[in-house]
Amino acid sequence: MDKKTIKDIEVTGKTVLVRVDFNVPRNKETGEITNDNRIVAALPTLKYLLEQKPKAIVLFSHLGKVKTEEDKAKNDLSVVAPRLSELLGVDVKFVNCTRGPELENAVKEADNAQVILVQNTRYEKGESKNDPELGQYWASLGDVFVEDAFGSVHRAHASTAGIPAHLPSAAGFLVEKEIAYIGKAVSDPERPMVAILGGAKVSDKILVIENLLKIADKVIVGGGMTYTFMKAMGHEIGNSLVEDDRIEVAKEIIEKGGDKLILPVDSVINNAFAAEGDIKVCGEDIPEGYMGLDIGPKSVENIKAALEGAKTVVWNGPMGVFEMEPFAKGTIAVCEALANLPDANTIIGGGDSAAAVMQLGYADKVSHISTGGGASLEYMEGKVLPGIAAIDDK
Ligand SMILES: Nc1ncnc2c1ncn2[C@@H]1O[C@H](COP(=O)(O)OP(=O)(O)O)[C@@H](O)[C@H]1O
Ligand SMILES: O=C(OP(=O)(O)O)[C@H](O)COP(=O)(O)O
Repeated sequence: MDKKTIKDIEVTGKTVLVRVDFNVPRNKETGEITNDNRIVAALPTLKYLLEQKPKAIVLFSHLGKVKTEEDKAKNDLSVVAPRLSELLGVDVKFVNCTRGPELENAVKEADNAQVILVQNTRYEKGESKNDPELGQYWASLGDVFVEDAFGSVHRAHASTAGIPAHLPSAAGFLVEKEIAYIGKAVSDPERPMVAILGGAKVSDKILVIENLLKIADKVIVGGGMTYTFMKAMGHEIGNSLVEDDRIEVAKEIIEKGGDKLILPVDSVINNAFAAEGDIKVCGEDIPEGYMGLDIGPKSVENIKAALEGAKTVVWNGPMGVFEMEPFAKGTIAVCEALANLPDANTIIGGGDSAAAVMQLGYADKVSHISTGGGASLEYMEGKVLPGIAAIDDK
């Protein structure tokens, strides 16, 4: 990497600001962390920093999408502090605000490598807009900046790109590792190469498909992404997840993709977003009052056939709402199909996709589990990632 890494900077006695990605999957009802992979993935950097004896380590992360007061309550980052403390083996001081005297005093008074976790960066409206004042304010709290939030480096936000504009900055071990692995895997991939896209972040990730069609030999679509395509083709989609302002993009992708693009032909549907109800399989048209929550059995067969003989597979986004058992079959089928490709380089990316593969017991059957979904896809597309671009050159 042509960027400075954590070993290139002096941190002893300093206040080190670290952007981590602790946007962890949680139980929708209880809020409990269901997969701590992203916290575990940050440990090498944090342990290294502790050994260097800085004055303080101040951690910044977002959690979920925050637009309303209700979103704030649902995405309180304090849930991460005890788990981080347990994994890191040191006290973690959680600061329940994102600016002001409480935060400033906590940083000022910190000593002896005290670890401080700041409340969800998205509590600040300026975070996602990369408000220059906010980046400058957060930067004023520290001496150096370490970028280790690989899952968020595709975001030009105040905590990922704003802070490093004002401080000496370096990549952490996670960012370094992810960039090295993914870069190598896609620079000259063994073919056939298949990309699988699913999940719920339709508006973002649908934009990636056009470029993936240029890189991959086949692109498989599933999960919540399905229904924007179905609607674009004129099918009924009931109450399924849809991004109406991406219908035109979907139409273009269908036209350009031709035989390379593999779309579901059936779905597992329910009359509620729940594990119980009137669950059944239907074809391309979904009846009113129902929503598609998993790909159906015919789609699974098509996907298995498309994956046969693949040498490189990149997968982001579960095929259905795998967190609910009746809608996990599509995701399990893809896990199994990848497990049956022992010679292929199989790369899984994204917080929920990683959780799915781990929860379903396939973690040791794939080549690489990346902490970033959107980030790894954009890196594969060859895009400049703002969180990486902001790090000082070597
Ligand atoms: N058909 C669907 N309708 C609604 N949500 C879906 C559907 N299929 C998958 N999902 C949801 O997508 C979420 C993951 O989406 P996303 O954040 O894009 O993936 P990742 O975190 O792996 O990048 C999962 O929580 C899953 O329940
Ligand atoms: O979960 C994340 O991305 P991912 O779902 O693409 O892996 C990152 O934490 C970025 O979150 P965001 O997509 O809300 O900016």
